Amino acid sequence: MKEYGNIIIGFGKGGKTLAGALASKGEKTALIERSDKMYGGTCINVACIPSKFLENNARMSAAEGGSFQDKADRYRKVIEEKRQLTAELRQKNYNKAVGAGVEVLTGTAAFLDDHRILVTYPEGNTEELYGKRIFINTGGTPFVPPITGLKESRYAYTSEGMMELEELPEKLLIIGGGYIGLEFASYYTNFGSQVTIVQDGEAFIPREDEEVSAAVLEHMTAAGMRILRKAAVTAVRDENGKAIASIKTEGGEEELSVDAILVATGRRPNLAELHPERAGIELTQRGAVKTDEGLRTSVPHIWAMGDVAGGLQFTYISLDDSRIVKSQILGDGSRTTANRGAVPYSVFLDPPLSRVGMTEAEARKAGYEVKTARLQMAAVPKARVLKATAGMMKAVIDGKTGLILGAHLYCAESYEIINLFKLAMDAGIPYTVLRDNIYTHPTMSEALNDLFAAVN
Ligand SMILES: Cc1cc2nc3c(=O)[nH]c(=O)nc-3n(C[C@H](O)[C@H](O)[C@H](O)COP(=O)(O)OP(=O)(O)OC[C@H]3O[C@@H](n4cnc5c(N)ncnc54)[C@H](O)[C@@H]3O)c2cc1C
Ligand SMILES: NC(=O)c1ccc[n+]([C@@H]2O[C@H](COP(=O)([O-])OP(=O)(O)OC[C@H]3O[C@@H](n4cnc5c(N)ncnc54)[C@H](O)[C@@H]3O)[C@@H](O)[C@H]2O)c1
Repeated sequence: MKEYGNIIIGFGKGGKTLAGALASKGEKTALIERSDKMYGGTCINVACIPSKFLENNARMSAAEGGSFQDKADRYRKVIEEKRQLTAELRQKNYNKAVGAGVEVLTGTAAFLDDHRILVTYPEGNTEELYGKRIFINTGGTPFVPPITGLKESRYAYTSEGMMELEELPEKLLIIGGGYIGLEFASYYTNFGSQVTIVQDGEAFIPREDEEVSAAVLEHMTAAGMRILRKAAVTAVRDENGKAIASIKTEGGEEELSVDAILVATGRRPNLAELHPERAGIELTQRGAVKTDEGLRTSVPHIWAMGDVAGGLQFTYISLDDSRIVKSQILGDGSRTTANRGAVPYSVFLDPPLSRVGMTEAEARKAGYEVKTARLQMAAVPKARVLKATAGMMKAVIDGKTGLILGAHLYCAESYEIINLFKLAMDAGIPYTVLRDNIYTHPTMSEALNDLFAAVN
């Protein structure tokens, strides 16, 4: 049986980063990945990078305009270019791991016990490995709700399949109004599809600041997306090259004929083939691997990182998880999930929505003496230059200390500016410093001069 100091299961962001760090220190390290199409993990192959490539190209296509056929031709080319991009990144990731001294094994891993892993290779042969330490980084997998006919429909896709679709759908139905649902609604509207979103809850993006959610809803609706809330797809059937979805809303029932359905109803921890129970690893009630603040599982020599650990599902969280684990194995153990600071995020709509920290309502509920500041983007010179005057910025401030409690940016380039807010919040920099800071001109970040001048 081959023995390793470290076995990492899954080639995700956390896994590959940790594997490289351990191997470059001379530790014998194996990285097991079930598919050669997934070297580098979900993000670069089937998620963030290809979807943001679509996002950027969709906006360019919208600006170019033309007939539906022109748009469909451009879309087909974008899908082809996306494939080239992911193939290049995949190869680069593989080379980087191997170059660092990691042994990459392409097969599916399953626990036999708390130290032994069985790898099943694509040809069907198996191999048993012994790992002194084991790290789980198997990511997430889409949850598909049990809607009659949905799984059987030829026209229903999850995000991965959708990004392989070469024909631009004239009509697209999206089930789920979360990150994936809204992002894809925005991309496909820009590509030229007619998009309908069916969301189960009544409130639109309910975790966001109410004022900002309202601005997003208004803008997406004005851009042509039909957003049905408190609604359900009750059945799907294929008919004459289309999918017919039965939709129930408060107003009644309707049948919608579409060319494609995107199922975007959440992603769950991926433990399907791993058998963590054989190692005595405990799971949470939601089916994620249970960990402590150092990401150690209930078995002390086994850790979990990324989506499988049940935290926020972002690539940079998986990366930060690897820093936390690395800090225990190669460092002083001081970094934990409790001290990684504020976690910002961006939803890549058009314009993008970015957030860090508390909403105004959350801050009030937490007992702060809240001050707020707002700025409409039409007032920002760079927004005029970009012809992107839609949207707003909102900041939530602790009136007693002047510290920033939250920021909610629905505007062009918000995915860049939000990182400034995270830094200021973690460093305890009061809003007045950002208000009086010198920014280059003309930029979107210089809008912070005016945003914070409006604090009341
Ligand atoms: C469409 C979409 C868009 C997204 N956009 C963004 C974005 O813009 N920004 C952002 O930060 N996040 C985004 N995310 C979320 C982000 O992709 C995930 O949070 C991130 O990729 C999770 O990485 P991970 O390290 O947990 O594991 P993953 O990257 O998911 O890697 C897990 C790997 O484990 C392998 N594996 C699973 N089981 C086994 C097994 N038993 N044996 C061997 N190998 C196994 C899998 O094949 C996979 O390669 C997006 C997600 C989706 C679906
Ligand atoms: N920009 C980014 O960082 C980015 C982009 C895409 C995805 N992601 C990550 O991927 C994860 C998964 O995204 P997601 O959009 O699938 O999940 P999500 O949890 O964000 O949203 C799922 C939505 O579907 C709704 N829903 C569930 N079942 C339904 C049903 N039967 N009918 C109608 N609506 C239903 C839920 O109420 C929810 O609003 C996210 O948690 C996010 O962290 C991140």
